[in-house]
Amino acid sequence: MARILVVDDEERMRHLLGLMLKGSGHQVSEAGDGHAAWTMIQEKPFDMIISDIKMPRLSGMELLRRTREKEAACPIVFITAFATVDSAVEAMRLGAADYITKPFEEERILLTVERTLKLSRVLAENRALRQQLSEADAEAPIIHASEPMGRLLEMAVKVAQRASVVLIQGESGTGKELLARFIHKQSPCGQGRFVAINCAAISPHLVESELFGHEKGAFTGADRQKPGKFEYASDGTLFLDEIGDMPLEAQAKVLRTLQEKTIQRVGGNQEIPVEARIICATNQDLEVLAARGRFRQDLFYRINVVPLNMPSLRDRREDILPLARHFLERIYRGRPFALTPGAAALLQRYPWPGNVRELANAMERVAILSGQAATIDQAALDFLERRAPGCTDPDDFQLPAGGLDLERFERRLIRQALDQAAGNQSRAARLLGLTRAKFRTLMKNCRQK
Ligand SMILES: Nc1ncnc2c1ncn2[C@@H]1O[C@H](COP(=O)(O)OP(=O)(O)OP(=O)(O)O)[C@@H](O)[C@H]1O
Repeated sequence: MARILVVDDEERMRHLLGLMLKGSGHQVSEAGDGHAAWTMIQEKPFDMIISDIKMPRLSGMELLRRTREKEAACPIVFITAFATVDSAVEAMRLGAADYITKPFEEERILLTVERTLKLSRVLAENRALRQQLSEADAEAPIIHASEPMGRLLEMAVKVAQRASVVLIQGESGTGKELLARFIHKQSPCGQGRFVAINCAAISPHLVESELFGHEKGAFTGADRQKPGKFEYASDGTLFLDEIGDMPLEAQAKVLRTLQEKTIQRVGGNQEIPVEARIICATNQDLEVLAARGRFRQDLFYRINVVPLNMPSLRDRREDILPLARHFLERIYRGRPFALTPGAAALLQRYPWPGNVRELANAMERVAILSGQAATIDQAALDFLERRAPGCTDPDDFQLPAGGLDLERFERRLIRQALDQAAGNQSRAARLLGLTRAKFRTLMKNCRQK
């Protein structure tokens, strides 16, 4: 028996799904839109959510985004009409567990529900295990074989010895926190605490009290004095993750702390000295945020003294197989396993929009679904093929506010198409939806530029 939340603005559909699920012993709750669902999720835990995508007030996609930010997020399966299957594929890329197309059969729904619940249970067990392992093994290795990562780690070692403030920039899931821990361990304060705070995950009015602590009675609910993360990390490193999401008022106080090396607790007026080394991380362009007035320019200059750029996984493809093997070794724990050449080729050509985190999750999923058969072939990874088309839907593409370099994109697409087609120009042309003649002209133009 599982607790399932059905979210759909069509009452008839909710009812129908409710009946099917109750019939197989599940406990079902219903919500008429994403907003109502989000409120219910805050109040009580669910084992899974089955949701429509298009709904008033809060869409299924936004619901997915919000639940993914929660710790131990519960899986979401989307229901979609055949005509909008593209958005469901995109949803899977963003972390949805599965999707079902309408009209649906009871058997298909129940099968999807059982499979999702099973996968989610095993993932939860693995998460718990991994948590224990990572606590025991604080010095997790940074697996790499590529030149950009080699260079980055060399720089990180140097930075660890000297800089008191470091900025790590890179897409989500590239390993920024892992790098921050590495810098901490390599630094003179490596024996001290490593204290992490995710600025995007705490509510804006609690950020300051989390960072700087508070005195008793500073605000309603502050029933005792509490030191903040800056104080707590005083003998070690404070890791400010997603610093781009920090509210502006808190940014002003962080800047002051970096300059003065002291803090004041919320509601207090005593200056308390803090020595923590600060490592900031962001997956946003802080310069763009600063230009839009959402990030303080002076804080940006203060933390951007030693910027380290974490490359995305698709820009260091030599790392993909060593990482995949590393994650599989951790899962199989001494038992033999094999990746077929087809599977290895698919791993190397997939774009990994979720970077190393997506690769780790994919390996976990494939190992679970492969069961005792420890030979992982291309078919076992077909869920990646299902995700990939979502990344290439031109209707989903948004021109970044700062614009882009179209000619560089062209060159990159041509190179990738040729790589994927092993140099065969006709196949490369087909991959880009072009005739061979057009492809050759484009290639020539690019070479001349
Ligand atoms: N080079 C690597 N070797 C081994 N594991 C890695 C490597 N890079 C990342 N990982 C693992 O991938 C996962 C994601 O990494 P991490 O949390 O450091 O990414 P992040 O860039 O900080 O993500 P976010 O921006 O979402 O906070 C973690 O489990 C981490 O241990």
